[in-house]
Amino acid sequence: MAVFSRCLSARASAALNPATAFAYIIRDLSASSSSSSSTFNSGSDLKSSSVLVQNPLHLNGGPEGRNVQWVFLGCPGVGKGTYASRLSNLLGLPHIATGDLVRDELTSSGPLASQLKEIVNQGKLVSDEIIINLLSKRLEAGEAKGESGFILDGFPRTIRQAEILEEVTDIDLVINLKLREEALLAKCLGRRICSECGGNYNVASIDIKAENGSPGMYMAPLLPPPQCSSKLITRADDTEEVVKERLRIYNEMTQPVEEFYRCRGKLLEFDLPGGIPESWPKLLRALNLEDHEDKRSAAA
Ligand SMILES: Nc1ncnc2c1ncn2[C@@H]1O[C@H](COP(=O)(O)OP(=O)(O)O)[C@@H](O)[C@H]1O
Repeated sequence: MAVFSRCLSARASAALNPATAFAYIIRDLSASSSSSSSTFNSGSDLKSSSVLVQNPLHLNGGPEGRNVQWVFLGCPGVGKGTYASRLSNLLGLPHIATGDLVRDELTSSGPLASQLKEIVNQGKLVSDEIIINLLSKRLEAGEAKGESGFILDGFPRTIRQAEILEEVTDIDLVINLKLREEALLAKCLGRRICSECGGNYNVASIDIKAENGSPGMYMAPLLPPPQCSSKLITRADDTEEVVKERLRIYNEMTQPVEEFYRCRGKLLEFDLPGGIPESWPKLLRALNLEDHEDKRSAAA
């Protein structure tokens, strides 16, 4: 396929520089975008093999001295943004969320905005061509500022995106966040964003009772500080109907991506045990990381 042969030559010339390698393939994607849905691979052929990451310790640093390149996978509402942003602060790596890139584009007066608004507000995925273009520009801008390594959130979301990413660079680790289904819808509906500082909060108080052998789970609301509380907005795609559609699309299009990485030995499955206080230390342990700030504030 033209895209992939271009990827290979891009990779050879870009030598592990994802921004440059992505830039090479945008033109090919434009040419093939009309046929992109017909080339979608459901991933069902990947289901037979499964290599679990037994010990992710060796994945904490990137090879050849470069910074790590990690990906967060998980259903809408699971908390990818929350944990990716915490890890990004801890490790000093850029947190690149393709959903944020799309929302930035929506608020611009660019020609793409109205086209994207309709797609996003219906809970559908935007085309591979558009998303790779946005990601490529973001990586290029970061590279110009001296960024290296990243924590990607929201990409890849289809097998095709995963194949392209795999061709342009080496992903070290894919963290697959999982949360009980009952909590996902409530978390999306409770999500609030400060229109001024962009802070993410959640007004939902999730209290799932223990039942039929499965344990209960409590997730406290994540309330905004006083200066943000009068400026909260809700994402236009966080309505019940649209969240259900996003969950359906995740199961159909993105779940196969979990298998794509599992069979390459890159997937770390992480079941969130509850809210941030229970989940963050457990996630750090799974990644063999320590948060000295957390320790300092606990000791204070
Ligand atoms: N990799 C991607 N491929 C296609 N569309 C994307 C991608 N990332 C983000 N989007 C678009 O942006 C929207 C918001 O993304 P995001 O904030 O990651 O949502 P979610 O909360 O559903 O994980 C998606 O519903 C989709 O329309």
